[in-house]
Amino acid sequence: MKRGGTDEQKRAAGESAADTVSDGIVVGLGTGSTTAYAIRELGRRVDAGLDIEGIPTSYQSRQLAREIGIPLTTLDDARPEVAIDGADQVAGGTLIKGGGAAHAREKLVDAAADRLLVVVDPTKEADVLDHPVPVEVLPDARRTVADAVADLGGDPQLRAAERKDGPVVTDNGNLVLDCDFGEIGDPATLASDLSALPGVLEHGLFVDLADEIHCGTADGVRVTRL
Ligand SMILES: O=C[C@H](O)[C@H](O)[C@H](O)COP(=O)(O)O
Repeated sequence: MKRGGTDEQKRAAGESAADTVSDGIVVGLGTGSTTAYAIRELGRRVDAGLDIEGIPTSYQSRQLAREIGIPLTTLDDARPEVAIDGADQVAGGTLIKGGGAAHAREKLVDAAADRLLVVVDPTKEADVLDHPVPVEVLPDARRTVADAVADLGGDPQLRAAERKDGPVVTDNGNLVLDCDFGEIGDPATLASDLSALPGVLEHGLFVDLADEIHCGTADGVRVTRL
C-alpha cells in the first residue's frame, strides 16, 4: 500500500521543511516516516533554542514530539501558522493521505494551518492521482459505505492490521476502507461525494490544501510553491 523512496530522500525533504520554521510559531506535526524526519529536525532546533509549539496529528507524532522535547498544544488553544505533513501521492496541490490511517486528524490540523508544507520523495509524485483513497468509517458503517463506494465506481477493501488478526483500528476507534477508483480525474467531486456518505468520518483526499511540496531527490530537495 505505502510507496516509499529512500531514507535519505525522506530525511532531506523532512529537514528542508523543518528548516523553514521560524521562532514563535505553532506548527502542525503530521504523521508518517517522512514527517518523522521533520519532527526530529524541529526537536534538534528546539534544543538549540527555537521557540515553537506543536500540534500533533496522531498518537505517533505526539509520542515522537514528546520524546524529543517539542512543547505541545491543541487546536482548542492555538492555530498553527504552518503544518508539515507527508503524503502517499501528490499531484499539484492535491494529495492522497492516510497510509498510516491518521488522515482524519491530519486533515483537521493541516486545514487549520495558514500554510501546509508537504514532504515527499519522488515515488509519491504523479500527474494524475490513482492511489487508493483511505476512507475512515464508523465500525457500523463498514458495509453501507463499502456499497456506496462501489456505486461511485470504487473498489473498497477493509484495511487489515499487519501485526494482529482483524482490521486496522484508527486512533479514533474506527475502521479504514482503502478505495481504489483507478485514475481520479476529478478529485474535488470525489472528495465531496465521499464526505457526503453517512458513516464516513474522513477520507484521504486533500484537495488543493498544499502550499509547498518539498520533494527529496538524489540531487537535493526540489521545492514547489503552489
Ligand atoms: O496516515 C498517514 C499519513 O497520511 C502519512 O503522512 C502518509 O501515509 C505518508 O507517510 P510516509 O511519509 O511514511 O510515506
